Amino acid sequence: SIFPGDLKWKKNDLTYRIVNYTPDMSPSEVDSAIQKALKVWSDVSPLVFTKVDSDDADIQISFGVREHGDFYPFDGPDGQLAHAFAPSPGIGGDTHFDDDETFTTETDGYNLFLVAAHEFGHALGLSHSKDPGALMYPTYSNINPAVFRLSQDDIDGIESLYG
Ligand SMILES: O=C1CC=C(NS(=O)(=O)c2ccc(-c3ccccc3)cc2)CC1=O
Ligand SMILES: [Ca+2]
Ligand SMILES: [Zn+2]
Ligand SMILES: [Zn+2]
Repeated sequence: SIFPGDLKWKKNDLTYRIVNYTPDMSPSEVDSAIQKALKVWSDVSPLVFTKVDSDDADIQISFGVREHGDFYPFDGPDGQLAHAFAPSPGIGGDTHFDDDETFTTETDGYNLFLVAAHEFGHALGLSHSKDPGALMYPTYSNINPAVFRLSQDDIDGIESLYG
């Protein structure tokens, strides 16, 4: 993640906004993948996520390619898939997906739910795990999202930040 550190949100009630949509999936599929990915973390913490359409949302979620408005341009197909900013006012928490990738609801391409769940870990203040079975492990593996579950390492991480 960008600015990995021990930053954390000073509140449990967080808002998110989906700024735009990838053409790879239907808007409702994107909405549910994002909602499911946030639920992964709210299920094991006191965090509550509310979807809003205002531009002062804590977590702004967008799809872009190459230069997309921050100092971390994407790199075309493959390579970087997405990035998220650690908690802080402003760009903190914002999560960007590289739309030169193909995001899917299945295991072909990159599963949006899995990539989003990983990135939201960073948006909440988590850094990478050494546990290969952890969601926060640095490399993507197309686990069947239907059988996905957080590792104890992920749960310990979020609990250490938000109790
Ligand atoms: O912390 C970083 C730095 C490098 C990144 N590379 S990436 O965009 O190719 C990426 C790699 C793995 C994942 C991932 C890991 C585990 C489960 C799901 C996705 C997400 C994005 C993205 C990222 O989150
Ligand atoms: Ca890329
Ligand atoms: Zn970005
Ligand atoms: Zn990561």
